[in-house]
Amino acid sequence: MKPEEFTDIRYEVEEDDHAVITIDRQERMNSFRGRTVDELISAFKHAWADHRVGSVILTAAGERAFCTGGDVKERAETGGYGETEWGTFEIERLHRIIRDIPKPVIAAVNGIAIGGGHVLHVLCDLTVACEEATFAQAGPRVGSFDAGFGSAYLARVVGEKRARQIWFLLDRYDAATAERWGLVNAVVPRDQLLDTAREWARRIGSYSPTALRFLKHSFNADSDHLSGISHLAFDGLAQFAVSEEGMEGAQAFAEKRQPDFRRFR
Ligand SMILES: CC(C)(COP(=O)(O)OP(=O)(O)OC[C@H]1O[C@@H](n2cnc3c(N)ncnc32)[C@H](O)[C@@H]1OP(=O)(O)O)[C@@H](O)C(=O)NCCC(=O)NCCSC(=O)CCC(=O)c1ccccc1C(=O)O
Repeated sequence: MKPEEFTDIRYEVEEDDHAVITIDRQERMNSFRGRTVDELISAFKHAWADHRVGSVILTAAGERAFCTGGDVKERAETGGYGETEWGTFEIERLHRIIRDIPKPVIAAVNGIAIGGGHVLHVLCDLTVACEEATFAQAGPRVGSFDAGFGSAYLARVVGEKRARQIWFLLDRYDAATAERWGLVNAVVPRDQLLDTAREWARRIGSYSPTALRFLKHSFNADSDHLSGISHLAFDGLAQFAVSEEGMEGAQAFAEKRQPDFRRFR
């Protein structure tokens, strides 16, 4: 897919130096549908192949949300995430390409990062957040889970107890807490968010790309076995998401009511 064809995201190469990918579905709080995921994968492929690009900034439009994960309304209506290029929902491939692209990926978190949107920033190499950003998982409330990188790798980042706290209590954490926990690298005023990400990108752009490539793959190697767990988890999630229990979560969200999961105990 060409960047000119993108409808859910924007893709720009700035200063012949770094790519900026902006999720722009503000009417659905920057949640992703199948097409959004296809476009994100395509954007990362463009950034990978473009020799001008030394690093990638992943951010989102507006001030409310970075990404609120899967489009729960779409899922409540259709049981899925809408049409895709190949007929498959490629979220796992998106996770892989963020890890595999041999260039550092910087998340610039401009609002809430929740559910699958939180997982996206966790997978990025670096995260800068604005002071108003908040962080949370939501799966068990809406009939979903990420039993691969979204939980096991998260535990590497913040530690076992905190990762379990994030997934079992489903609280929202402010940016200061996220920084204290090592979930983000820096917190800055909103008007400095993109400039900080750009400044990091420029510095990265002045370093040896080969050294960076080897370092990124070296960091990844230690946790890459989680790919196998991710495959299993996404196989399970695809079935769970359309089950009665999974759909109860999505429908309750769309109907603005509390889900009733007690009958599934
Ligand atoms: C983000 C909130 C905490 C914001 O709360 P608040 O500020 O009170 O605003 P709201 O009034 O709730 O929301 C405003 C407006 O936006 C709509 N909206 C918000 N989030 C979404 C969303 N994710 N999808 C669609 N629409 C959304 C909301 O309905 C409102 O619309 P109105 O028309 O104005 O009423 C809060 O909104 C919130 O908690 N949102 C849901 C977050 C969430 O649960 N995300 C999904 C988590 S699960 C996931 O992301 C995994 C998906 C996945 O990767 C997957 C992979 C493979 C197979 C299956 C799956 C899977 O199905 O899970």
